Amino acid sequence: MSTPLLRVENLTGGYGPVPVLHEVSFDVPSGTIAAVVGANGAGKTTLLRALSGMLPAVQGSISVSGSPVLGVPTEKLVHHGVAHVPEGRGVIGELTVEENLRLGGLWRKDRADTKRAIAEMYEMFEPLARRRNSSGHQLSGGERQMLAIGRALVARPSLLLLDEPSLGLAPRIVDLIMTVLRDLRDRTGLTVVLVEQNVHSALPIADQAIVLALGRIVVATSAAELVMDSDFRTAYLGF
Ligand SMILES: Nc1ncnc2c1ncn2[C@@H]1O[C@H](COP(=O)(O)OP(=O)(O)OP(=O)(O)O)[C@@H](O)[C@H]1O
Repeated sequence: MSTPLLRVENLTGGYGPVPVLHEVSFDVPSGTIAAVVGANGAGKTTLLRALSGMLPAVQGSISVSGSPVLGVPTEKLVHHGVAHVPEGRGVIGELTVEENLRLGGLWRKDRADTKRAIAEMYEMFEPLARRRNSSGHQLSGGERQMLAIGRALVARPSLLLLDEPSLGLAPRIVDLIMTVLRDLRDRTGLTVVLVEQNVHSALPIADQAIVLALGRIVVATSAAELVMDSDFRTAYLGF
């Protein structure tokens, strides 16, 4: 069997002595989307922070393409092909759309490919093309989310970690974002960990669903199966 792009084993930890995550283990095969779902406070954001090197107290192991990355600082994870789009988006308001996108490729040596990647972002996220000279703080919430994702993708990651990209956005923007993620998986083999409360948007594009409750995985199955399982839907997803 081939090495999964992401392997998480026995991840336990949180922000201090009391753990939030308890022995979380799962694999994400290359070129697939894993949706992490669960109620408020289940530990979804905490898991994503652990994966992106932002959780202070964590034990277990995380590997990307077979390389151990637990303890690797966030800014170095980009060299392992990992890009993280945090909740709240992190766009720099003082910079233009174009400048924000360029930031995504700052560390890359291949300038020509960075230029190509930026052009691709304008094609995928058409509203950004119209706003390329606008500053970040002039953007709508949807445009900011597209920009945050676009900036992460300019780095050409193999693994994209997304925290609640649909939060507070209009349905048509959420649809656009989900379509872009699905197309990138299908076209380029991008691997995605998608934390979402909005299961109606996340599960249809996901291959795998990981349901967290009180910091533990209570089910890990194919996304299609989870949608069909009415007991789990009622118990953990509230519909
Ligand atoms: N910075 C922090 N310091 C201490 N505890 C925290 C911190 N952030 C979150 N927690 C706690 O960790 C637990 C899990 O929170 P987390 O934000 O990971 O859940 P979530 O599933 O992402 O929920 P939501 O969908 O509401 O964001 C909660 O009990 C929360 O109070």
